[in-house]
Amino acid sequence: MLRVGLTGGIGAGKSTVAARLAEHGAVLIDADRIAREVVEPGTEGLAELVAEFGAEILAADGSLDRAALAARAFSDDGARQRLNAIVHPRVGARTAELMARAAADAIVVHDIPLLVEGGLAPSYHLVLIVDADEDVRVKRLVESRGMPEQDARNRIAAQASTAQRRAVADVWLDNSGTRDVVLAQVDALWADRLVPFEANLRLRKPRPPRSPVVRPYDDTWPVQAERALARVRLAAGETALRADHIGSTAVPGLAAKDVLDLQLTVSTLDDADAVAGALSAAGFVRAEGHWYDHPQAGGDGVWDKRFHFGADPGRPVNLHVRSAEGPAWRLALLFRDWLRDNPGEVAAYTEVKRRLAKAHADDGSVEGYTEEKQAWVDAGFTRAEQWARRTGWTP
Ligand SMILES: CC(C)(COP(=O)(O)OP(=O)(O)OC[C@H]1O[C@@H](n2cnc3c(N)ncnc32)[C@H](O)[C@@H]1O)[C@@H](O)C(=O)NCCC(=O)NCCS
Ligand SMILES: Nc1ncnc2c1ncn2[C@@H]1O[C@H](COP(=O)(O)OP(=O)(O)OP(=O)(O)O)[C@@H](O)[C@H]1O
Repeated sequence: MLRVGLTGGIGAGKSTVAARLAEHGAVLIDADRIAREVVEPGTEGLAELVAEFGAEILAADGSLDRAALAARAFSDDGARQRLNAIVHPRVGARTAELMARAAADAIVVHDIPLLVEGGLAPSYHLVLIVDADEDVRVKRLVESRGMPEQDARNRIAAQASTAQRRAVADVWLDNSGTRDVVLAQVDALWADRLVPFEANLRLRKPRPPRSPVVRPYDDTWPVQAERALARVRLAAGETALRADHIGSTAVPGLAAKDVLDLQLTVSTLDDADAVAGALSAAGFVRAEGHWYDHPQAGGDGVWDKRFHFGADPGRPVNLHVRSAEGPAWRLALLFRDWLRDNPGEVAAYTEVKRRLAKAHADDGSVEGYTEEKQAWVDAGFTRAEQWARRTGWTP
């Protein structure tokens, strides 16, 4: 099952996007709808609200007077927190039930306004944010739903900021334009990313090798890596001693292939095997076979690791699961930190990569590129070790 978290500020267009995804076949779980169900007449949820806020939040027919409660909740932070404390656990329990019921090959879209506020991003395979300028959103809510402008603005003030949403967004859909524009983006997202992502995840399919196109440094790589690392940490739980962004994309200014390298540190490779299933289910598919870090690795196993591929076709990730006992674990961190501290080496390494990528793009070989690059890296390790001694570096 692929879990997609869909969020955005009030009036941004979540329901519009969700409806289109459902037309394509997604299973929708609508948090606002569940939040209504758990406070319907006769529910414990409604009784608790009345105990907390008084009978004045009830309409004449005994149902919740939503406008009355909204007036309290969106003008007073304390009241909103008490409301959330009553409603959110019930919504969470019902959501878990519905998720558990979805088919193994489902693409589940969870339409949830407070995804960012609840710190829930790492529990989804992909987070999709719909956004529109605040004034556009307010205008739409006032015109199409008759919501008083002040009510819309109070709710916006009670929600996450655009910057907080940006930090967790794997996909950002700008819905400031016409509906057709955003719907076309949703159609492409479904076909090009969500459908193959789900298949890769379910079939545990490794990503096919790609030709080594080296790109200029992208300053969004660290935040993209942080999102993936948050998922890795959540999936690995206490087995994770630490998880780091390593490799070329972790070095500011360094040209690199657009593949994020991550290192999950575990005590032993038995632990790596124990979390393989959880990592695979979280979107980092375990690669079968024997993986080791050194071309001349002997039979002693010290260079052995476990290897996982990110299943998201839109965000290539390599996850190296290593024991802190092995030498490669330390070298990965050393190499990164040495380069970060030595711009001259970054420039030299960039040059080597560009030259090799160009040479091997012509003959299409991935292996040749990797092998030749390794020669520069091996020589770099000697200089990095000298640097570590000089500076007192520790991992
Ligand atoms: C206060 C209530 C009764 C007002 O009902 P109303 O029919 O006017 O709004 P509705 O529930 O349709 O929500 C509309 C939008 O308001 C925003 N919103 C609702 N609750 C909250 C909240 N607690 N914090 C911030 N924004 C909220 C969301 O963007 C949501 O999509 C209702 O919103 C509620 O019970 N909220 C608490 C539950 C909740 O947090 N729901 C959000 C998803 S779990
Ligand atoms: N691109 C668009 N152009 C014009 N109107 C739009 C567009 N997208 C959505 N709308 C309208 O704006 C309003 C808000 O959109 P929608 O209900 O999809 O937002 P939402 O994020 O689900 O809102 P809520 O936070 O209240 O659940 C709706 O009336 C919708 O029909």
